[in-house]
Amino acid sequence: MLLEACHVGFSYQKGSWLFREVSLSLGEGEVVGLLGPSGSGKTTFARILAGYESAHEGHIRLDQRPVPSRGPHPVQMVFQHPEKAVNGRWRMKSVLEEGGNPGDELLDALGIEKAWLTRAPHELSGGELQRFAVARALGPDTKFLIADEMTTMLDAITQAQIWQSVLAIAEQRRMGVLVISHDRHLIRRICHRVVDFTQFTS
Ligand SMILES: Nc1ncnc2c1ncn2[C@@H]1O[C@H](COP(=O)(O)OP(=O)(O)OP(=O)(O)O)[C@@H](O)[C@H]1O
Repeated sequence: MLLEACHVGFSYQKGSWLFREVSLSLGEGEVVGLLGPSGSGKTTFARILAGYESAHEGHIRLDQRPVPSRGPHPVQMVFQHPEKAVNGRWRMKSVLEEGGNPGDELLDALGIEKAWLTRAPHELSGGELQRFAVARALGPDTKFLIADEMTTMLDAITQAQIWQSVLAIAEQRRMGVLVISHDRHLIRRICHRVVDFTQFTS
């Protein structure tokens, strides 16, 4: 499966493009880094790939066809702040079920302990909560994962553990991963290739 952005442009303000002519592809099992200064539009572009926003010019293609608008989206995102991405009143079991029903194997692979399932989000550490956000994003229909500063807020050990799990799962499922990060060391270590977003901004 191939995810492609073809000549994508977007603006929040009429007459002022945030970025234009973004063309990039993400193949099966590929890990691609996206680097660029703060405010250049990386998150906005990721939201377009994941179907939260529409491109103002150009388009997104999945195997050369429009991305299906019904059913679970094949491109899922994990954000920097998991606490903003989960309903604070739900127990973690319900949070997980939003993304389908992840099997025990996935929970084990991400180091999610059974005892955490009955807790509320505020009863978990940032790293524990981020593991749930990852598990939720890795439903059975997910073909591509966008990690938008996924481990920026976490300590080095937790960061390494989460990436090790995610990369192993991605490899096993032949999933493509787009890694958005300001951490050049992380990008250099885990990505097969790197795209510099500044080439698409003016
Ligand atoms: N909903 C919105 N309405 C108006 N402007 C927005 C909106 N969301 C983001 N922006 C602006 O668009 C620009 C790009 O934001 P975006 O979050 O996509 O950049 P980024 O490259 O991901 O930044 P960072 O590396 O800091 O996360 C910023 O100047 C931001 O203030």
